[in-house]
Amino acid sequence: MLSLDEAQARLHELAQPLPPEELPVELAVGRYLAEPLLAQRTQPSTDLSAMDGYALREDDIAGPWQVVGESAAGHPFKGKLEATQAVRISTGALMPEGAGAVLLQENARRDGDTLVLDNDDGPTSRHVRRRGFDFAAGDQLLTAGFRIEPPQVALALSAGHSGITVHALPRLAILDSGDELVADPASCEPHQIPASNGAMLASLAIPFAADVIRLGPVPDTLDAMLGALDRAGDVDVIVTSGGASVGDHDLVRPALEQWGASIDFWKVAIKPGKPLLIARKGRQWIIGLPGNPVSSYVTAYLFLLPLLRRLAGAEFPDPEPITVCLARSLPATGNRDEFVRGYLDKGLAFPLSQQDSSGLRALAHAQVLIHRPANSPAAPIDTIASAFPLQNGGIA
Ligand SMILES: Nc1nc2c(c(=O)[nH]1)N[C@H]1C(S)=C(S)[C@@H](COP(=O)(O)OP(=O)(O)OC[C@H]3O[C@@H](n4cnc5c(N)ncnc54)[C@H](O)[C@@H]3O)O[C@H]1N2
Ligand code: MOO
Repeated sequence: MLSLDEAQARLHELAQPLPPEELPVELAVGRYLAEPLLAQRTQPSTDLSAMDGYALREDDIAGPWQVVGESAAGHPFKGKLEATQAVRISTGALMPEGAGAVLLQENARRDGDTLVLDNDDGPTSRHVRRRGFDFAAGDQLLTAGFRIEPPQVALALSAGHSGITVHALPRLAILDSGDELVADPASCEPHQIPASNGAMLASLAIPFAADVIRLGPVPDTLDAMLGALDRAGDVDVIVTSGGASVGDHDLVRPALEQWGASIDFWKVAIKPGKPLLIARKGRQWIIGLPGNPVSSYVTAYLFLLPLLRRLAGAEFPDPEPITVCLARSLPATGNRDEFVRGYLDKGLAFPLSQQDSSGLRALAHAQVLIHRPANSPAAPIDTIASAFPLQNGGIA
């Protein structure tokens, strides 16, 4: 059995980002940069006022002054500012040549074109945004592998880019298997259960995938499994859920072998989720997740999402842990790393009492997976622990 670290490292070593493509900046949200983002312009390109008021010379801050014109956003003042002169200025407008300080309009009194100080809060250069304070042409603004979110869209546009080069997103097929699974949750016999993993996994993965095909639920026969694998077509990643363990009807591994895939590894020392399986066929990846719904979710969070992000070119594909303080004690762990479902309240992490790997009600109330390394002693209240936030697939 591989350790969690070994298994994740192996996955990242084997998986390479998909090819790059250029997209309009606004369509690149959720993608990862294929090359560093360099500034093609300087921002601001010249000194600007940060406030509405009057632009003055930096060496002439006592007043009174004579207002000789205006600099509005998009309409700069043409002349040069001399001593005892002021220019009416608005937020974001260019500082006139010679000006170095701004007097806020609420601290000034104006009588015709004569301007005087109204209180002790005089003109200051603090209200000036200096040329290039944000970035200068040629600066590296973002590294390759950085995720594009709304702030990065604004940054790229401000830096002079209408398009950026990002990696393609992986295409995904989800195959859930089991004779007990029923597609219609309203019509289950006692020996049946609603198929819930496929939809859960699809909604977990969609922010990190180009599209998601659903191939289940599929019955527990080799033929049905082989047929479903064929129907996946040329997607980048096939996810199976269920049938990953050692029972007589656990067919994922034999089906994959018969289909021509080679198994990279099977079984990772984590709880829940031990029977995780990773395989490849050509450039296609197959991740076999355990069928227990919580195990499926946890292994998708720890392996499927990082694989999708790695294929999409992420610099840091793994979820980012936070530090929490335990509000309840936890028992010692065995020979597997444990991922305890918990919720957060006022900076404390509360492990949920129900930790069965099929307990969906507890999972639905969980906000974090509290990480308990293998062979840890019992953790009393107030122990500091590492935890993985479940929101946003674990990326900040
Ligand atoms: N003798 C052993 N038995 C088991 C072991 C073991 O090491 N030795 N491992 C256990 C662990 S750990 C897990 S996790 C499960 C995983 O089993 P499978 O991946 O083979 O999953 P199934 O047996 O097919 O199903 C388990 C459970 O999950 C339900 N399920 C399956 N698919 C779905 C779905 N799409 N939606 C909702 N629920 C689903 C299924 O009905 C079962 O109740 O094996 C242990 N056994
Ligand atoms: O690992 Mo299984 O996922 O313990 O129930």
